[in-house]
Order: sequence, then structure tokens, then C-alpha cells
Amino acid sequence: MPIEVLSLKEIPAVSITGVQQNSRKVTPGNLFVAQVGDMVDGHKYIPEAIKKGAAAIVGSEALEGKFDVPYIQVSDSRAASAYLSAAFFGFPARQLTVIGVTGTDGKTTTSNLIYNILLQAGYPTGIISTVNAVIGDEILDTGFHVTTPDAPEIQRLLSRMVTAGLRYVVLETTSHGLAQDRVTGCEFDVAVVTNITHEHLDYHGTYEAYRAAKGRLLDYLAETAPKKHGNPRVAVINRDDMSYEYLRQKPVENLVCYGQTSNQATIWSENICFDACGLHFDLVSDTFRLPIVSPLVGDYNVSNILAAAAAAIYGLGIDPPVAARGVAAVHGIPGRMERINLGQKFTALVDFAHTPNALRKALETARRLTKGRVIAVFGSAGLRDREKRHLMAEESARLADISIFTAEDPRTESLDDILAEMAAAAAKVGAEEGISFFRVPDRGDAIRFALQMAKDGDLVIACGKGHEQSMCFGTTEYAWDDRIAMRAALAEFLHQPGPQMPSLPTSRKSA
Ligand SMILES: CC(=O)N[C@H]1[C@@H](OP(=O)(O)OP(=O)(O)OC[C@H]2O[C@@H](n3ccc(=O)[nH]c3=O)[C@H](O)[C@@H]2O)O[C@H](CO)[C@@H](O)[C@@H]1O[C@H](C)C(=O)N[C@@H](C)C(=O)N[C@H](CCC(=O)O)C(=O)O
Ligand SMILES: Nc1ncnc2c1ncn2[C@@H]1O[C@H](COP(=O)(O)OP(=O)(O)OP(=O)(O)O)[C@@H](O)[C@H]1O
Repeated sequence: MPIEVLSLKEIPAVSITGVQQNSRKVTPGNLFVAQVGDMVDGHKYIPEAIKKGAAAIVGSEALEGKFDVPYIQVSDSRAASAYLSAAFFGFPARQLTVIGVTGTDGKTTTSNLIYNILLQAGYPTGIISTVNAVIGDEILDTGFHVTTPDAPEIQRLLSRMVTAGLRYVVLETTSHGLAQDRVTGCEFDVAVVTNITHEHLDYHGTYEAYRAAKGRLLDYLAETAPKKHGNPRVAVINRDDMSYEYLRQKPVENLVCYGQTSNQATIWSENICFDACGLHFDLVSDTFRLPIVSPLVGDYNVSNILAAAAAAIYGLGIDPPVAARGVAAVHGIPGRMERINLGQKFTALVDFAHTPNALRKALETARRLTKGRVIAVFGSAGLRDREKRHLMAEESARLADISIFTAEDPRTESLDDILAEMAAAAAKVGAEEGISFFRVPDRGDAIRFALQMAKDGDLVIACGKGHEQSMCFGTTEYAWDDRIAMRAALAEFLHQPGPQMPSLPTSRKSA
């Protein structure tokens, strides 16, 4: 969508050293773009930005003439920040084939699968995802709980990729990122939507608004001008998901549908088998049939593999056998169904399921991996979609033998209140406190409690934190890693040397 300049007729030539939308990051010579946020109005930080040396300001309010540096009023300062950042770095996305992956669940997994297929094909590729950003040999942290960085940071990363000689980038793209124009100017060539279920309704308000935000990834395809590489623009959508009917109405040049059956799908799976060691199935289209073998577990990963294979084969022209080899090379994604094994006689897993749909899939998978009981440990984040904590507690009450509700980034909400809401939801579907569900506020204690209860052959799964390295209490991030916590607790029980259990404010209080 074009951005209108509402103030100056003639924009003065100002030489700038970068674009920032956060005054705290401004350095001398930067262009500061003021945005109206949910918490504060960024226009109030203009004086601070100027004090730090901003050479010019862009904003959406009529403030022309109020400052000593040029002020340019625009109709949409979020989109402006993205376009200006792209322009500052010389529109790096135009030098790259950009693959965007969105969806409620499976974005990181699908992004990593595509990334590995591209590497297998010998294409120089970068990735920006929840777990990290990778540029050649360099692995960069994208920050606490951040998936899609802000526009200036994305454009900086893309520019570094171009400089490093990369030609492809896989960009994990969240609904927040799409709604806030963080990926405007990314000039997508391939757009993948894994699924759209209940999540982030605190932010988007309704499922329809959330779906529309995700759908924007497909709209970007139509806006992308032809690039030098001349690849077709392709949208990849999931025939099995409730978003299918909505997404297939989008006016995209090339639509590819994948599904676990051949029904209306371009590419589908047959003969799916999975166990604790991984999965295999036949990847089928009208023109080929190919065996796929993957160390990933869970039939939802069949969908993720189908999405990645569809993007690679139909969007990027990669031969199906190369795609199959790329899939086989992905041995696991950190914190996704990650097995913690210190020789104990039951299974211990850490998984990143933190939506009702993901939790259901994770617990259904867990059920198929054990003949014993499934013991689930998880919580629900504070200051995020409140409805989801009820849905997740209900799912677990139905699918796990024992659910242990615990801390998961309570932020400034009361942890006890969150746990009370989860307990009420579990009780509503017939679960009994003290028998099939428990509230253990400290996450380290919750993990210990679960492991203590586990008998030979049972399965303990800690969901919701996955690879994450911190947990937020109040406004402070405390060092936390579920995998370390689980290893520490197992080592305690097995009287083996092991890591120290990380300490959270809840454990300090109870100590
Ligand atoms: C809810 C949400 O998405 N918030 C994002 C939004 O913030 P906001 O509009 O509320 O910003 P604000 O704090 O009111 O500030 C308004 C403006 O003033 C500026 N400011 C603010 C303070 C200051 O001192 N100086 C200053 O210039 C801010 O940079 C901003 O431009 O716009 C900011 C600038 O682009 C984002 O950094 C911020 O992400 C915050 C950090 C965040 O936590 N977002 C999460 C929810 C998020 O985006 N998560 C998804 C993953 C979700 C998933 O798990 O699927 C992600 O992509 O990471
Ligand atoms: N296709 C899928 N459908 C449902 N659940 C899935 C799917 N893929 C993964 N999951 C579940 O979601 C969890 C997170 O997977 P993944 O990181 O790939 O998703 P994500 O969309 O990137 O999550 P986030 O939005 O937090 O980055 C997994 O640990 C698994 O429990």
C-alpha cells in the first residue's frame, strides 16, 4: 500500500546513518520513525531521539516545524519505517529469494526444513526464526521471545545476508510481524501458511482478524515486483486446515495445496508411520511418488514436511529427491520433542507447544509414544491470550493422565490467578485436583514433581518453553531453560552429576 507524505512538498536532502523506530537505539545521524504503539505514543520520544543526534524525524502526527531537524508527516509510520529501512540498506530483499513461513504452529519446524532443503540443494541460504538467525557460519540470537524482529533489524539482517553472498532467506513471519508491517519491504517470493488456529486473540481481537493478519503474507506476493531471478511467486497452503477455504480465495498467481490425503491437494502423504525414532511416509503428487524418512516425531510433522517439500519443489524448483534428502538431514529442532535421557526408565521430553492446537498434537503424539502414563507439565503466559489458558488446561485434562500446571512467563499477572483459571477449566471437564491435576507454581518443582511421579514406561513432557532461555516474572527476564531443569532434576534423582536447577523468583520465595 503506498504511503502518503502528508507534510512537506519538498523533502530536504538529509544524509542519515540508519533508521530507528526506538529512541533508545538512536545514534547520531539516524532517522527516527515515531510510531503510535499499544503502550505509548512514540512521538513523545522525538525530543529524546533528537538529543541523541537524530538527523530527521518521520511520524504520523502533524508536528511539522516543531523541531530543529526536518520532520516529515506520513500516513502510516509503521510501513514507512519498513520501507525506509529497506531503502537505507539498498532493498536487500530484491537480491534474495525470500520464503516467508507463517502459521499458528509449525513455523520454526517448517522454516528449518526449507532451510535444510535449500542447503542440500547447494543454495546459499540464511534463516531468521524463533530459535535464531543464521548467516553462513554465524548464529545470531534474535532476542527474548522474539520471532520476527522489528523492520530495521530485519532489513539489517537481510543486508548482511546479501553481503555474505547468500541468495535465499527463510523468514519466519508471525501475525504480530505481519500486522505491524515488520516484514513490509521483504518482497516475498514464496509464502507458506502451515495452519491458523486459536492464538494471540488478546492482540488481534477475533479469529477472523488473526487470520486476516496471517493472510497478509499471501497479499505481499502480489505486491512483489518481478525480481532478477525470475522465479514464480507461489503460495503454499494446507488443505487439512480450517484456514484453507479463506486462503484459497486470495488472488495469488500460483497456489499449491498440501494435505495428508489427496483430496484437492497438489502434493500429499500416503502410508504414514511414526514411532519414537521418527517417521516415514510416501510423498505423492500426480507426477511422482517418493519415500520420505525423517527423524522428527509426530504426525503433525508430516504436515510440516509436506509444506516444506511443496515450497521447495513448486516454489523453488528443487528436485523431489533433493528435497527428501534435505528433510532427512533435519534431526530435530531445539526444544521440539527434545528427548532428555540420563538413562532413566521412562521418557522425558521438552516441547514448545504453547497453543491449544499444538498442545493437543504434542499430547496425542506423547500418547502414541508410550504404553504408560502421560504426565504433562505446562503453564500459560501472562499478558497474552487469556482464553488459551482455559483451552490448554481442558486439552490436557482430556489427553494427559496427569497435568501439572506451573509458571510460564507470568509477566505482571498473578501466577496464582493464572493457575486458578487453569484449574477451574480442568475441573470443568471432570479432572480432579490432587489426582489428575496439580498446581505447582515453581517450574523447577513442577518438573521434579512430574519426574518423581513417573514410573517405568511413563512419559513426562514439559511443554511451552522449548528452546527458550529465559522466563519473565514482572518485567524481568530470569535465566531459565526447561532442558537444563529437566536434566538437573533427573540427575538429582539418579544421584548423578548434573547441571544446577535454575532458580526463579517462585523458588526463591519458597526457599
Ligand atoms: C504486542 C506487540 O507486538 N508489541 C510490539 C509493538 O509495540 P507497541 O506498539 O506496543 O510499542 P510501544 O511500546 O507502545 O511503543 C510505541 C513506539 O514507541 C517507541 N518507543 C518506546 C519506548 C521508548 O523509550 N522509546 C521509543 O521510541 C517504540 O519503539 C514503538 O515504536 O511494536 C514494537 C515496535 O515494533 C515491538 O517491538 C513490540 O513487540 C513487543 C516487544 C513484543 O513483545 N511483541 C511480541 C508479542 C511479539 O511480537 N511476538 C511475536 C511472536 C509471537 C508468537 O509466539 O507467535 C514475534 O514476532 O516476536
Ligand atoms: N503443524 C503443526 N500443527 C500443530 N502443532 C504443531 C505443528 N508443528 C509443530 N507443532 C507443535 O508446536 C510446537 C512448536 O513448533 P514450532 O516451533 O515449529 O512452531 P512455531 O509456529 O514456530 O511456534 P512459535 O510461534 O512459538 O515460534 C511444537 O513443539 C509442537 O508441539
